[in-house]
Amino acid sequence: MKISVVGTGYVGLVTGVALSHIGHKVTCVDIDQNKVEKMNKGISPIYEPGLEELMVKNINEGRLFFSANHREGFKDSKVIYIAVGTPEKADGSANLTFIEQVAKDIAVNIEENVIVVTKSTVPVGTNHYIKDIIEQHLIKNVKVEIVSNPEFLREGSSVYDTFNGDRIVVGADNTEAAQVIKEINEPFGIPVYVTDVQSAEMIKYASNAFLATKISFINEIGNICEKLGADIESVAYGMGLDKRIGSMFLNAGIGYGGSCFPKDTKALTQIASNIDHQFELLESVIKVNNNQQSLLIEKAKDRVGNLRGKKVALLGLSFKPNTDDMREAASIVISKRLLEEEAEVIAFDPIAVSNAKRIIGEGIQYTESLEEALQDSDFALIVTEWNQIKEINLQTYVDKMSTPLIFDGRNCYDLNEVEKYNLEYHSMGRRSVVAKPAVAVQ
Ligand SMILES: NC(=O)c1ccc[n+]([C@@H]2O[C@H](COP(=O)([O-])OP(=O)(O)OC[C@H]3O[C@@H](n4cnc5c(N)ncnc54)[C@H](O)[C@@H]3O)[C@@H](O)[C@H]2O)c1
Ligand SMILES: O=c1ccn([C@@H]2O[C@H](COP(=O)(O)OP(=O)(O)O[C@H]3O[C@H](CO)[C@@H](O)[C@H](O)[C@H]3O)[C@@H](O)[C@H]2O)c(=O)[nH]1
Repeated sequence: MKISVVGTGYVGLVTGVALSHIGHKVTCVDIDQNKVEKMNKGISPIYEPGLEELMVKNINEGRLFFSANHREGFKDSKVIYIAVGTPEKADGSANLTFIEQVAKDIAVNIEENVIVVTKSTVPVGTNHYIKDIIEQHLIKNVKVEIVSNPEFLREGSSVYDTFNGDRIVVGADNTEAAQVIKEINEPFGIPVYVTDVQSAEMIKYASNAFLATKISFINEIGNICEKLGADIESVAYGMGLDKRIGSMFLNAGIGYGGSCFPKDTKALTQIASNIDHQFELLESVIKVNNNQQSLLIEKAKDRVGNLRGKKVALLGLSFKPNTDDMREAASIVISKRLLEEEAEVIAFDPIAVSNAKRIIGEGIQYTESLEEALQDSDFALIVTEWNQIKEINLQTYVDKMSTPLIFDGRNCYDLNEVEKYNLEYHSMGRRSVVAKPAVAVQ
C-alpha cells in the first residue's frame, strides 16, 4: 500500500523505514529541508542502532522515499501517519502546534480519501480535533477517517522494538479504517488491540505514567535501602520474581529522563487537572524524579565538601545508552549544578557530544575518550550506563584518576568486583565500598 509519514524524528523515521521494510511504498515528509537532503543521500539524521542500514536497504529496493513537499509526499497515499513532536508547554501541557499545522497541511494537499493515523502522543480528544481541523480546511471533496495508533518504541532500541513490540494499539470509530490499519501491520506479527479512539489515546499516557511510577517507586525504595543497609539490587530482584510485579523497569538510579516520561507525566497531570482531578500519585512521581537527578551531586558534596576547582569526570551525557538524544538528560541538571559549584568538568560520551554541546554549552569540556575524561580527575560521576563505562577495566580508574573516587548514578558495577580494586565507590541504594583508607579529596 502507498503510505505517507509526516515527521521524520525518532518515531516517524523508524515507522517509515519499518513500514517500507514489510513491503509498503512509503514517502516520509519533513519540513526540515536539511534532514530530507541527508535522508535522500542515505544518511540517518538520528543515531539509532540498525536504522541507517535498514533505511538504505529500502531506499535501494525502491520502497522508501523522502520529500520536503507535502503535496508530492501525499500523492496516491491511502494512509497518512502523523509523527510530529508534541513538546511540553510552559504549564506542562502538550503543545499541539505541530499537530494543528500537519492537519492543515493534510487538508490542503490531499486529492483522494485517506485514513489519518496519529502516532504522536496526544491528549485524549486530539484525534477528533485533528479530524475537525482537516474537515474545516479541506479543498477537495474527499473523505477523511482518523485512527489513533500510539507508539511504544524506546530510543536506543527503536528498530528492534518496532519489529518485536508487545502490542500495537489501534483506536478507531470506524471499523473499516481500523481493519485497514490492522492489515498494514499484519506482517510485523505483533498482537493488535483495537479499541475506541479516546481509550487508545489514554493507553499511551497511562503506560508511560505507570512506567515512570515504577522507576520513582524503586528509587524511593533504593534511597531507604541505602540508609538501612539493604541492597536495592537484591530487593528489586526479589520483588521481580513475583510475576504480578515483574522484573523490568526496576533499575534504581538517578531517575528517568528523555523526550517522553518527563513531558508525558506532566501532560497527564494537566489533562487530569482540566477535568478538576488532582493526580496526586503522578505529582509525587515527578517530584521524586526531580530530587533523584541531583542526588549524585549531594552525595559528592557530602563526601568531598566544596567542589570549587575540583576536576570532575562526567561519564555519560545522553539520557540513556545507545542514543544521541539529550532531551531531559540528567547530565543537563548535573553539569549545571557542577558549574554553579565552580567545578572543572570534563564530560565523556561516545555519541552525544555534539548534541550536548548545543544544550549544555561550552562551560564544560567534552571528549569521546573515557580515559581522557578520567585523567587526573578528583572524582567521577557516572550518569549514563554506556557499555564502554560498564565494561571498563576498573583498574583504569585507579591508574588514571588523581583520586579514584566514583559516584555511580546507574549501578554499573558489581560491589564484590569493585572491592578487588583500590577504589572508593558510592552507588544508588547500595552500601558504599571504600577499599583503602579514605581517599583524601580536599
Ligand atoms: N521519541 C520517542 O522515543 C517517542 C516514542 C513514542 C512516542 N513518541 C511521540 O511521538 C511524537 C514524535 O516524537 P519524536 O521524538 O519522533 O519527534 P522529533 O521532534 O524527533 O521529530 C519531529 C519531526 O517532525 C517534523 N515536523 C514538524 N512539523 C512538521 C510538518 N508540519 N510537516 C512535516 N514535518 C514536520 C520536524 O521537523 C521533526 O523532524 C511525539 O508526540 C512523541 O511524544 C516519541
Ligand atoms: O528501570 C529503569 C528503566 C528506565 N530508567 C530511565 O528511564 C528513562 C526512559 O528510559 P526508556 O523507557 O528505556 O526510554 P524511552 O526511549 O524514553 O522510552 C519510553 O518513552 C517512549 C516515548 O513515549 C515510549 O514509547 C517507551 O515505551 C518508553 O519506555 C531513561 O532515562 C532511563 O535511564 C530507569 O531509571 N530505570
